[in-house]
Amino acid sequence: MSLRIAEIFGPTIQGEGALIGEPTVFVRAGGCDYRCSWCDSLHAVDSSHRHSWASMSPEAVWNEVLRLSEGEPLTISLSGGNPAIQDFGPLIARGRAAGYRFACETQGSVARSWFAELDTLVLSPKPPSSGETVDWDAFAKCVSAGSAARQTVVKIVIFDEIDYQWAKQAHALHAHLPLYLQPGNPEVDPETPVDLQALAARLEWLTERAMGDRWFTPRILPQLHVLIWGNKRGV
Ligand SMILES: C[S@@+](CC[C@H](N)C(=O)[O-])C[C@H]1O[C@@H](n2cnc3c(N)ncnc32)[C@H](O)[C@@H]1O
Ligand SMILES: Nc1nc2[nH]cc(C(=O)O)c2c(=O)[nH]1
Ligand code: SF4
Ligand SMILES: [Mg+2]
Repeated sequence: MSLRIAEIFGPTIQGEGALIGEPTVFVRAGGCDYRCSWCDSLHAVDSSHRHSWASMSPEAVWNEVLRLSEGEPLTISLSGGNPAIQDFGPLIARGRAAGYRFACETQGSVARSWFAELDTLVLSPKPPSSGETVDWDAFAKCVSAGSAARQTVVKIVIFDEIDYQWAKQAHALHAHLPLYLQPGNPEVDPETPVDLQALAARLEWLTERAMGDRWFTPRILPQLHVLIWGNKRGV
C-alpha cells in the first residue's frame, strides 16, 4: 500500500486554527475530491501536478518526518489535497508509537476510521464562495468518525457576507464543536506577493462583523504563515 504525497515539510509553525503556533511537520497528500475556486494548495489538487507527487510507503513518509524532526516528537499535520481519500492509518500508528501527535485537515467529505486515532481533527466545510456544495450527511459521518479523537474542531474560511451568514448556519448544525474563522486569501499564486494590508482589512471586516453581531462563538484568526512567508510553498 502506498501513499500519494505532494510534499513533506517542516518543522514550521501551524499557521491556522486551533493549533496555531504549534511546531508541526506537514505531510501534504496529493489528490482532492473538491476544486475550491480559491484553493491555496492547487499543486496538491490538480492532476496537472500529478507528475510532482511521490508514491511513498507509510514507512518512507515516516522516515522523512523522522529526518526533518531529527527524531524529536512533535505534531504531524496531515493535509492536502484531501488526506481522507487515502489510508493514513499505518503512518499514524507508526508515529504515535514513537510519541508523535497527529492532526488532520479535511473538508469533511469522506469519513475514515483512522480519524479516531488523531489528536486533532480539523473539519473545514466549504462556504459558497468556494463553488463547492457541502454534503452534510457525509460531514456528520466525519464528525462521528472523529468522536474518539482527542478534539474535533471546525474551521471555516470567510470571503464575504454570504460566507459569513453561511458559517452561522453551518455552526448551528454542529454547535458543540469549537469554531474557528479565518479570512480568505484571494491571492494564492506563489509567485505573486501577498498584500498584507488587504489581508488585515479582511480580518478587520470579519472581526467587526462578528463583534457587531454579538456573535461571540468563533475564534477569529489570520493565517499566520501567510503573514510571515506570503504564499511561499513548503512553510
Ligand atoms: C489546502 S486545505 C487542505 C485540506 C482540506 N482539503 C481542506 O480544505 O480542509 C487546508 C486549509 O486551507 C484553507 N484554505 C485553502 N485556500 C485558502 C485561501 N485561499 N484562503 C484561506 N484559507 C484557505 C482550507 O479551507 C483548509 O482549511
Ligand atoms: N505553516 C502552515 N500552516 C498551515 N496550516 C494549514 C496549512 C495547509 O495548507 O493545510 C498550512 C501550511 O501549509 N503551512
Ligand atoms: S478541499 Fe481543500 S485542498 Fe481540496 S480544493 Fe478545497 S481547499 Fe483545496
Ligand atoms: Mg495552506
